[in-house]
Amino acid sequence: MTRTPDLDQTIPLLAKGYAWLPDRRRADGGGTVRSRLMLRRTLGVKGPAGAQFLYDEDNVRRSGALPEPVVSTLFGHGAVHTLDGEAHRVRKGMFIELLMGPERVWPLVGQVSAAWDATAARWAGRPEIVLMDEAALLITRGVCDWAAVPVTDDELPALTRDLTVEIDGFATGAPRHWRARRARQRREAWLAGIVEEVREGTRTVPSGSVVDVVARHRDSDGELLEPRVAAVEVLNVIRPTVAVSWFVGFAAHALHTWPQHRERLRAGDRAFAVAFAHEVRRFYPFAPFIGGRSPQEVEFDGERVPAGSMVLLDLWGQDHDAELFPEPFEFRPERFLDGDEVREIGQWELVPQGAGDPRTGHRCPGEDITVALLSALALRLAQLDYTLPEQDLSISLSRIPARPASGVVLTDVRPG
Ligand code: HEM
Repeated sequence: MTRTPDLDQTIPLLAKGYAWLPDRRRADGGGTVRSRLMLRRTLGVKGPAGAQFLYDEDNVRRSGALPEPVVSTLFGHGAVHTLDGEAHRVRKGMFIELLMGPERVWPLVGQVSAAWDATAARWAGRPEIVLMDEAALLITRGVCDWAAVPVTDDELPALTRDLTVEIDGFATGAPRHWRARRARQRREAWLAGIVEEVREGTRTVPSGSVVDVVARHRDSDGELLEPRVAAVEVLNVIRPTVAVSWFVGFAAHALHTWPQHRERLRAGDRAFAVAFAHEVRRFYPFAPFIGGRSPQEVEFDGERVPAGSMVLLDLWGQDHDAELFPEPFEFRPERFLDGDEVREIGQWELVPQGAGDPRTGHRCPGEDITVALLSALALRLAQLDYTLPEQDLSISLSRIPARPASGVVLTDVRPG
């Protein structure tokens, strides 16, 4: 492969965002990328072979690998994202119990759909709404009710703001990063107090709810989680659920740009709604890449990877790989259909939320929830009548996380 000079790429990454790794790949001849980030040797991989390499703990570990600014805003110190081996397996088991399976997913979809219906009934009386803000509010309402996180209607806007700020501020040095750190500290302290009350018996929550299960979970050492770490993990359920509001904004952008898809959603075609949700997750930029550090010298694609190197899997690049997704820059939900059914998707193929098996590796355990919520809300969105007034709907690839600039303003909103 051709080599571009080995200068540190942290600033170009922050400037180019999602385009950084694909650009480096083009410059290096199209395959594996060798680079340097935060002064550390870095290998950028993609494709099923790259993903399988990264998810093998002999090659890549997470502990101590994630940058401090990301941990202090997005994930939290002590989070499941930062664990390896047995400690990860046991903690991950808690998330699998809480998040996977229809008996967990459907009650949450029911709560959020009810919150959408109650909120949408009020949109008709307003001159305009910002869809992403409204979606964040109503998802926060639904997920907190489902998770047994106590929040009154008066407290809801401030909590929603803190959760969206945590999502928005992890990959920038701008003021939104410092707001994200403060929001995390505030919400960890609040939730740690709730966990302590549950343990002391001064607060009761439904058995089996998120707060209950996290408060009582024992880690691989047999110990309860530190209250602050328990708070981190409750946040690791409610915050990414609220992040689905980004995908709701992208879904509205897609319906505006390719209005031919509205009809099947309007008609309530559920298989198409799931395919549409997959295509929104594939097409639009959200999580740019994931990564970890090699614990020993290893080799990938003929490249020597010295111990301590960073290895990144280019999620955005893989989801736009023409070998996996022909004509990748066309928005085509049908690529996920086989006749009238949703087709099987390979474990290493579509990777907006990671790859492999969520039970054994770090793949997102909230993917079923994301697809179920997004498809339910896309159906509801398509069934609304509204106008998109003149606004800036551009999505800058240099901003991580990306979003339609206006947040998607709707006017004349009426139930369809
Ligand atoms: C907005 C949609 C979402 C996106 C784009 C997303 C993306 C991701 C990505 C890229 C990872 C890292 C995978 C890896 O490192 O291998 C991840 C992990 C994780 N996600 Fe999600 N996620 C979303 C929704 C959710 C939801 C709804 C939940 C919970 C209700 C959730 C909970 C988690 C947890 C707990 C992890 C850590 C897993 C581990 O380290 O083992 N996510 N997610």
